Amino acid sequence: MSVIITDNLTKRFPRVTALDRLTVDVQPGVVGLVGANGAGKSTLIKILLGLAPATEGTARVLGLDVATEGGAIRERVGYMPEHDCLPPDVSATEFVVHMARMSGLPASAARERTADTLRHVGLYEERYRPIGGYSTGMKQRVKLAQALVHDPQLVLLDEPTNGLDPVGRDDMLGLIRRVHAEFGISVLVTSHLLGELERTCDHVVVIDGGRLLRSSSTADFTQVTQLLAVEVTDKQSDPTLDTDKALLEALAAAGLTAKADGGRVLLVEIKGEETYDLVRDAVADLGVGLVRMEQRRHHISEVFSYDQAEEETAHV
Ligand SMILES: Nc1ncnc2c1ncn2[C@@H]1O[C@H](COP(=O)(O)OP(=O)(O)OP(=O)(O)O)[C@@H](O)[C@H]1O
Repeated sequence: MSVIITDNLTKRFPRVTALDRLTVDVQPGVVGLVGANGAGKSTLIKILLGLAPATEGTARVLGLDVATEGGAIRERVGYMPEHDCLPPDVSATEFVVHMARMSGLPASAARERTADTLRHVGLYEERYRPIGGYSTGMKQRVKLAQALVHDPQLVLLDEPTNGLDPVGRDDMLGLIRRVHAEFGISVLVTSHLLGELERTCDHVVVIDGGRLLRSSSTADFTQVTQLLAVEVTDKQSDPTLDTDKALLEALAAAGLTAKADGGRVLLVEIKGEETYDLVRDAVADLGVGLVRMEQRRHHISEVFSYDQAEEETAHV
């Protein structure tokens, strides 16, 4: 069953169309919602939670209509907002217990669930200290814990890695994967950083200016291309030689189509198994070392320059 379905969902503000006829179908799993700042990610989340009305179109979350069943949706869905929204003068335990009680859990269950959830997100003794003294990483964990404490079927995480250093980002992304793997909770996670979603998500939805740019599995995004990336060393015995240019000429003479790809990398069109041998021989004949030779994978970021990239590939 789809966890989120939108049909021509549109949100217009007086000066800007934040969502423009967005039609997507999100299946269970860890799904990334990618878009630059202002693409419409937070607006979509607020509509999905039933907190803001759409101007046109419809959306269903866990089968429930966002226009009429917002309360039922919020019972089943956890939400981690983007911005700092935590009270500084209470502890993580007090805050998360409060949020659990707000979700309707009885006092003892709320305390138990809070202890479990805070432990799960990696907050231990510090959970009794006021949140105001926490690092950004600890605050993000508290925000995640309050989204999970009422045992939702789906969590909507708005930029959970915002403000974190690379190690903090990796920890948070690992935590997000475990939320799904260990508890079976589906996750919709937004980010403006494509690379991190590529590693974390099963499926990625890309929006730009409120419009759907692409929705496909991460594997489809990163499938292999028919291009071979080749990098070679300079020729020690002849430092004046332009190695890349010489190799391009040698490859052309061998009947291969190649072009420079910035830095020291050449992209060679793969025509068949023999391409690998021809490249190896051309490199050996030139008397330089082969640093690497690997089949190129697509990168999710290419989706933003997709037409251009396709055109370039066609002209290799
Ligand atoms: N309440 C509002 N009133 C007017 N315009 C708004 C409102 N909320 C959002 N917008 C506009 O709608 C567009 C989409 O904003 P939104 O916050 O959904 O983007 P986003 O992808 O979440 O980006 P960010 O991560 O920067 O928040 C932006 O141009 C924003 O200025």
